[in-house]
Amino acid sequence: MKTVTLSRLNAFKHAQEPFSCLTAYDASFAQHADAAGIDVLLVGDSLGMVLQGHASTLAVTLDDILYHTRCVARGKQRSLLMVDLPFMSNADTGQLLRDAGALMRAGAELVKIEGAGWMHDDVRALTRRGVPVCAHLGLTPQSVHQFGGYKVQGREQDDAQRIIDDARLLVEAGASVILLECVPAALGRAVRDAVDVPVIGIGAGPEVDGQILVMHDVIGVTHGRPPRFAKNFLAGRDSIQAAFDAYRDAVKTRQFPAEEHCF
Ligand SMILES: Nc1nc(=O)c2c([nH]1)NC[C@@H]1CN(c3ccc(C(=O)N[C@@H](CCC(=O)O)C(=O)O)cc3)CN21
Ligand SMILES: CC(C)C(=O)C(=O)O
Ligand SMILES: [Mg+2]
Repeated sequence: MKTVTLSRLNAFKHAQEPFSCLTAYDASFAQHADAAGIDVLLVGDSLGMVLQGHASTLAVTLDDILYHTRCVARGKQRSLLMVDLPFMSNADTGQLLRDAGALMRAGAELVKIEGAGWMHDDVRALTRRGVPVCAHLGLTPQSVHQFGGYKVQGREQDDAQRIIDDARLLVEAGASVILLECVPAALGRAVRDAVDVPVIGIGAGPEVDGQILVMHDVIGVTHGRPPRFAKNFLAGRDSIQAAFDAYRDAVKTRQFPAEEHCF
């Protein structure tokens, strides 16, 4: 199977063919997700919650992310490897560039950064130096204490408009992908239509270009209550491979997300 590149994700957007993404934290699961035809693997800072047992992603360090990136990079073959910049990597531009450099050397092909329109200079600094960027908007879990919990974002008209404007601004600054988390489905569609780069959604409704979920939610081993937008694809199936295959198929055929997974 062909290697997944950014231009392939763009082609999916323009062909209106949804693509699938999944978090991965080690070589074995990465290999299974890759074999299932998952297009993008994310070494997410969600590892602080699903692997380490924290209540948020804030405790995750650059070294934690580097370790898991190296593990996943060894397991995957064709999927595009996206990696989260951890909390406070963007304390200043020097730190951001050094952290992103370390992630790229560990095997990242695209780095994801949480924030909003204010980070356009950071996005520009990275992209000018050859680091492709995914800008994560909407519910950005590194800001959980500012939000006061993991809450749906962009419900009010002005908040929704700000998210659309931020997406446009960050694409102008060089972002190659937008990731939109936990927003009303109508806002997912509006962002998809507002920018000419792929928009990946998680809890952002069916009308975005790609879908992503946390692997532990997909196989039903999350400790605590999984988010409303998640689905256990291992239920009624007999292997991890079958669950990953079913997730990919459900995204490709637009059976996932269904009404009950949307806001
Ligand atoms: N297992 C897991 N799945 C995830 O999707 C995930 C993580 N962990 N850790 C990092 C972030 C945190 N995320 C979360 C966590 C909880 C909700 C949640 O419970 N949201 C409420 C919405 C409440 C409202 O209506 O405002 C929900 O009911 O889904 C959402 C995103 C997404 N990410
Ligand atoms: C929830 C996804 C998008 C993420 O950022 C993560 O897994 O860390
Ligand atoms: Mg993350």
